[in-house]
Amino acid sequence: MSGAHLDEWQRRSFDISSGSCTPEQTADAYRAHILSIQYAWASSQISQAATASLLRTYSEHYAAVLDSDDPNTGLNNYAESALHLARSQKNYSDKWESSLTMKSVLELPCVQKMVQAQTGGGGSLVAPADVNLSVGQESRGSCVSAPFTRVRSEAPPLKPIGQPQSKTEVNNTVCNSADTSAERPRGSEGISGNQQSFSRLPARPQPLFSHPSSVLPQGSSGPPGGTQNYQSSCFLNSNSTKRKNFYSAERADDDRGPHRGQADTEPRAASNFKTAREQFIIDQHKKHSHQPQKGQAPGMAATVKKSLGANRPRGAFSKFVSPIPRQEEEEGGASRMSSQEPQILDERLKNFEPKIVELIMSEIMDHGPPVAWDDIAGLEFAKTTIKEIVVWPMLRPDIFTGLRGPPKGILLFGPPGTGKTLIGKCIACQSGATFFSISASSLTSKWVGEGEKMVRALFAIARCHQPAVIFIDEIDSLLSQRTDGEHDSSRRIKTEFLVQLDGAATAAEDRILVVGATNRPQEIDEAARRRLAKRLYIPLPEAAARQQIVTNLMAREKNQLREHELESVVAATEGFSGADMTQLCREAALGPIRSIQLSDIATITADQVRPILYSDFQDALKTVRPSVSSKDLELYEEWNKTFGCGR
Ligand SMILES: Nc1ncnc2c1ncn2[C@@H]1O[C@H](COP(=O)(O)OP(=O)(O)OP(=O)(O)O)[C@@H](O)[C@H]1O
Ligand SMILES: [Mg+2]
Repeated sequence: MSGAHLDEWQRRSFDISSGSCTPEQTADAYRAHILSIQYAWASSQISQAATASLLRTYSEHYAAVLDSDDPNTGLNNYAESALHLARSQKNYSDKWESSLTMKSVLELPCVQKMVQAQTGGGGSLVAPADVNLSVGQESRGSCVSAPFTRVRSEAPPLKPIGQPQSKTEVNNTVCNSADTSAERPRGSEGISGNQQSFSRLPARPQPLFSHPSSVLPQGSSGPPGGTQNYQSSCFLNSNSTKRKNFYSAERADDDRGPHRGQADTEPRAASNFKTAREQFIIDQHKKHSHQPQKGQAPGMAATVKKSLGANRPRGAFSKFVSPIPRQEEEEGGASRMSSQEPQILDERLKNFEPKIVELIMSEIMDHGPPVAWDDIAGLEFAKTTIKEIVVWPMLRPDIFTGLRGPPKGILLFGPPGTGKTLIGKCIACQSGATFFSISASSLTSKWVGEGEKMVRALFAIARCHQPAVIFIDEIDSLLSQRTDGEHDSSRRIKTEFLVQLDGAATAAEDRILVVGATNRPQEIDEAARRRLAKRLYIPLPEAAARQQIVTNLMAREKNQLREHELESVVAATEGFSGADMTQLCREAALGPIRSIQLSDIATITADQVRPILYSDFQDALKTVRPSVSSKDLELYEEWNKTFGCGR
């Protein structure tokens, strides 16, 4: 062994152990060590046992540098790098340029010497059995030689393991394996190449050892302790582009069955035992070579897992992902939000919050089932008046002007269940106007604090959609007498409403009609009462109306109710509201069902259900009672006499 070689070896060892090296330099140095050992062994300069021992030691050192979480001593401490790599972006590792370039290696004097010796048919330049000799004068990558470059372009077909080969061929092939590997994975396929090469060496004892990170066949005569990592350094992939090409080639090579099969099966033949880590690497390699991830070079995932710790649990050095969206995300989100916000086209609505406008448009504008005037039984006076006030002025606004101009507010009052809301729905369908239906209680409760804004917006939108009808059910809760203990928000809503009503009343050109309905007219504020100029009493249905309700409802059902039986029902329902009559009919309709035997209820067809009979009404009358008391009725009639506009 020459003194120069020994010096170089010692210098490197000192550099590594001195702590003055960067992780990249340390890794580089370890790789150089490994390559030197590999080359020395391939050149029969050191014994197999020595090779195995040295390779194991340096492979472990090298893996430790790669895997270290310490940013001062390892390369694998940035979760961010792994993430970047996964996104196919340049990362810390990519920026790192290895000094093992083809040019620098070929220029090394010792390499030059070896090239000359090789081409000149000379023997080895170094004495055998001394591992340090392989290091010689070169600084890195001693496995590379000139023949490598020649062979590269004319790579001979790989021969089966064990086939004899000349010494020259061996030397070429050693590097050829590196060359091949430059287009092959540094995993099993690269190993396959190496294995192929080393298999041509003179017979060597086996097995050597199995390095944890190695998938090299243990029983083969390939380089002992070959690792994925150090092999890659032998491939002269000195920049990221080359490395990527290499990774890409790995996948392509995966499909070359014979080589892969060889690499996979041989170690098992030699030894079935594998460490968990070893097995994991093999599994990962197989998995990812078949499932390349999007935006990632095929076969790369396994390597990434190994060398960059992409799959490691988050530690102190892992990148923190803030739960708070970043600015650009926020901006993106905001733009998405704004794109979802309703577009307000009308200039008059620009001062209103888009959300409120949207709410009114979607929730308050009525989209219920159509109701015809004939669906409302009785109430002829109210219907005629409403047609006069609502329908005709809408149809002929030119005639209904000046004193003939319609009132801006109507109040429908009367006992519960007499059809006030039904009339509101009928107006919505029949007037041809834009219909806004709102429950006063929802104004005061649902939009607490926003109520007056809602009222203002409501009238503004109605002005934009003229002719318009604003129907306010349960208007008493909105316009009840103002009291001292009243909540501020409801007082503000009420005031706003009166202001808007006034505006609607005074602006002659506006065709906005406010229809209020209440069953508690006594509670309505006098100011509001004045503004709802047309106050129509909606009384309990008279006999004719009750008969019409029963007839209308029975027309849709199978029944055998005769004329006189119907009259008897009508006579028996004095004081019933329209809602009570509807409830009576529903109850009677259940009579035929109740007469069915329980055992038949599952199998009986609709046709077999008997028709509704008078007896069913008689039974129903026993349970359905009028909901409006005569005392309450007196109050309504009294109020109607005082404030109503009826006859
Ligand atoms: N005149 C009517 N003609 C036909 N059906 C009626 C009539 N009056 C009431 N009804 C029936 O009663 C149901 C309830 O009517 P509606 O909701 O209009 O009562 P209301 O006067 O608004 O009661 P409330 O004062 O309690 O709100 C209606 O769905 C309808 O089935
Ligand atoms: Mg109602």
